[in-house]
Amino acid sequence: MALCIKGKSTLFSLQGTMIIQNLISVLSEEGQWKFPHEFNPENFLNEHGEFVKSEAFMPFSTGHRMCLGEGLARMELFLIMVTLLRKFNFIWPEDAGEPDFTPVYGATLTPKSYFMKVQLRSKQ
Ligand code: HEM
Repeated sequence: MALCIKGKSTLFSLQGTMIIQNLISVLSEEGQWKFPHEFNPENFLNEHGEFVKSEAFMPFSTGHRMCLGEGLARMELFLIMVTLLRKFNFIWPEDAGEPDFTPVYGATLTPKSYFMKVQLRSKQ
């Protein structure tokens, strides 16, 4: 509910009201991203091609109720990704055409299903 007194508005909620923030909206916020409506890794790179952490990227939310498992989740994701990339080559099949980045809506946004060639890397 919003209360508006002499042009100043204040938001308030009734006690016990469940509030769920829309974390997806910030991911397509114009002014925050180079390509706000595209899956494009360049959204995370500066003009020198270096990684820049954007304040608008908050998959673990923010504030008092933000994810308690962020540190663990980041560590697990890092270990899983690094292990897979060290052991395998991931190859986009030549006959697969351009990747389709149209998101599939669900509990999370996911890419469409696709096939990929996975090759064991030779041991050095
Ligand atoms: C990629 C993995 C994960 C993502 C993207 C994620 C994301 C989130 C988000 C968006 C919230 C809601 C925060 C809010 O209400 O503002 C949340 C809450 C929470 N997450 Fe995660 N999470 C992940 C993994 C984990 C893991 C591994 C754990 C524990 C081992 C965990 C424990 C929790 C807990 C306990 C809360 C509730 C915090 C509260 O309400 O005070 N999460 N998470």
